[in-house]
Amino acid sequence: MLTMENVTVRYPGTKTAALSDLSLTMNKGEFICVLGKSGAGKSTFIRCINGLQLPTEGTVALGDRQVTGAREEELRKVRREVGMIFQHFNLIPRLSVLQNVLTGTFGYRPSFKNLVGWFSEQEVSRAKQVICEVGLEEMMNRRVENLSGGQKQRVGIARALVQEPKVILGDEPVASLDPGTADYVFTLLLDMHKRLDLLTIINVHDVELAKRYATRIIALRDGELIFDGDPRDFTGREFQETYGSEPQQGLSTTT
Ligand SMILES: Nc1ncnc2c1ncn2[C@@H]1O[C@H](COP(=O)(O)OP(=O)(O)OP(=O)(O)O)[C@@H](O)[C@H]1O
Repeated sequence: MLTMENVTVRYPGTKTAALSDLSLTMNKGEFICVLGKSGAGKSTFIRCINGLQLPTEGTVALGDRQVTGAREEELRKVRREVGMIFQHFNLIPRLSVLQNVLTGTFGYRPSFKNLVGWFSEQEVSRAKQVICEVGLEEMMNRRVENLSGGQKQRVGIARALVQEPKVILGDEPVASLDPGTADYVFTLLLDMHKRLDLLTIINVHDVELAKRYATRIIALRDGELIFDGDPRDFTGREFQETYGSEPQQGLSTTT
């Protein structure tokens, strides 16, 4: 469904590649966690998928749509199929939960409608439905600046889901949350993932979370793919190869 072929990314003015010759196929139904230490290339990997970053070499395709080399119109169609969730939520603090979720429909509306801030009844009712699905029905009209981090991320998830994506991308979506809330948000993501039969790809620093929830782990080191497989096979040795150190005590890096 999502294919990367020989993808290399070199940022201008840098000697080493941020991603080196990556070839992967990722399919509907997979819940993929991308691991790697800081600077390994995880964000670059995610950004290549929705066309925010163009590979220096290689191609990315979503189904039969080319992401690399796509014109503006085609790229808009790709982005409509890809919902994005961010570490710092990227919400508009002074707007309500409902208004923030409605901004997720921007990807597929003509721009003049975006400007005048007009939403159809159908769009509003769809937004309300996803807000209920993430358990925020009581907070529909509350400004997001007054929500907790976990609640904000639930708004972020609702905003991604309102566009009815095929793929969910998360760039460190739980890195700003405490462990309990991070776990809750992962459970919610997994629940949506299963119910909507999505392809979900998430960058995460927490190996425990990845092993608990992922169906597949991809590990990067210095832009190279060093592990791609079953989370149960990501053990102490793979941890060391990925992070260059032993797992901390208590980390269950064995099955
Ligand atoms: N815009 C840029 N210009 C130049 N170099 C960049 C740029 N963005 C990222 N890099 C470099 O590319 C490499 C990969 O960065 P990337 O952000 O993809 O890593 P990451 O694994 O997501 O890191 P982190 O976990 O810290 O977010 C790093 O060496 C980084 O310094």
